[in-house]
Amino acid sequence: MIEAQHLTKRYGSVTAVDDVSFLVRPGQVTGFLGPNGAGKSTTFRALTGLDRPSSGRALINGAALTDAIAPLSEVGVLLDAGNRHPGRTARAHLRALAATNGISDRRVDEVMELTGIASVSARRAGSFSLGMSQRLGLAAALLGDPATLILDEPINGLDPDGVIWVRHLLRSLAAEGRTVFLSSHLMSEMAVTADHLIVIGRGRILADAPLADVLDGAGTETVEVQSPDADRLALRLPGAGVTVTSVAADRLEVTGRSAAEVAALAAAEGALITGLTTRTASLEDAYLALTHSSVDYAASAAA
Ligand SMILES: Nc1ncnc2c1ncn2[C@@H]1O[C@H](COP(=O)(O)OP(=O)(O)OP(=O)(O)O)[C@@H](O)[C@H]1O
Repeated sequence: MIEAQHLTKRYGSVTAVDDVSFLVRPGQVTGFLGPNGAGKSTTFRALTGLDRPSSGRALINGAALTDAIAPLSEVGVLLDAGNRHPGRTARAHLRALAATNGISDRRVDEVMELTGIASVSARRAGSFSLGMSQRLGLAAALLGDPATLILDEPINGLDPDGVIWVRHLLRSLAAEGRTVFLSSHLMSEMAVTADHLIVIGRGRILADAPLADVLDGAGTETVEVQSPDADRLALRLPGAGVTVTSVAADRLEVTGRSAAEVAALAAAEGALITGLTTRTASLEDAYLALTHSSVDYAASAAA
């Protein structure tokens, strides 16, 4: 269980995290989303004891991590995949971490197997690709078999096989009852990995809800209609809360009516339908709607 209680972090005049409170529950994957500079890494650093909050509290399993005796067994952390001695081999890096936390060499071998880096364990970490570094970072996070995982952009740099592997790994860790909290800018991946989402913008929580609710909040389903009688149909479809947009001579986009209603109205009108599809709002749509006013670094339309 991870808990932020009125967490605030200021850097000089910048308030990176502004009175943030949330609970990340065990047994599910919770995604932490937000635009660049929103405060995700700062929140992670406060939770993992790397930064001291200006005010409020950041708790792992009810206590500040700085008070933990064996932090690697309390929480597995991946904050910066490049954060290791480049001259050390992967195995030496993990063994050094394990030794300082009373973890056996056998566990080092286990996590290298689990993360698919056993065959490169004797290679220097400095020669690792971004994807291999991410796997090494995940291996380090898993060393202490922790009940809680905090992972900043764990998918970043992984190839499609790696992305799917991380998805299954995180889902199985959550299914074992662990608390899994991760950030990512890849909405399509979050949509299939996370059960719950916390969205932050300019240091404030914009949403804290199950994935399904965030998607529902994006609202509308759009029904795309293809018909040689689109003009006639466009006159028949309107009603309270209904929008009808003509996108081509033979195509309409309709919100506020289901595909079945559109089909029934077309039949009553004697209009031929040659295509009828329903498009639901994606997580990307929902995310953009939630964060559009909190984006710090937006390119101009011309750019
Ligand atoms: N050490 C620091 N000193 C000064 N300002 C900082 C420091 N760390 C972060 N900030 C500022 O705090 C704000 C939040 O940054 P943070 O790195 O937490 O965002 P983020 O959501 O992780 O962004 P990204 O998605 O780009 O990684 C930004 O305005 C950033 O410039």
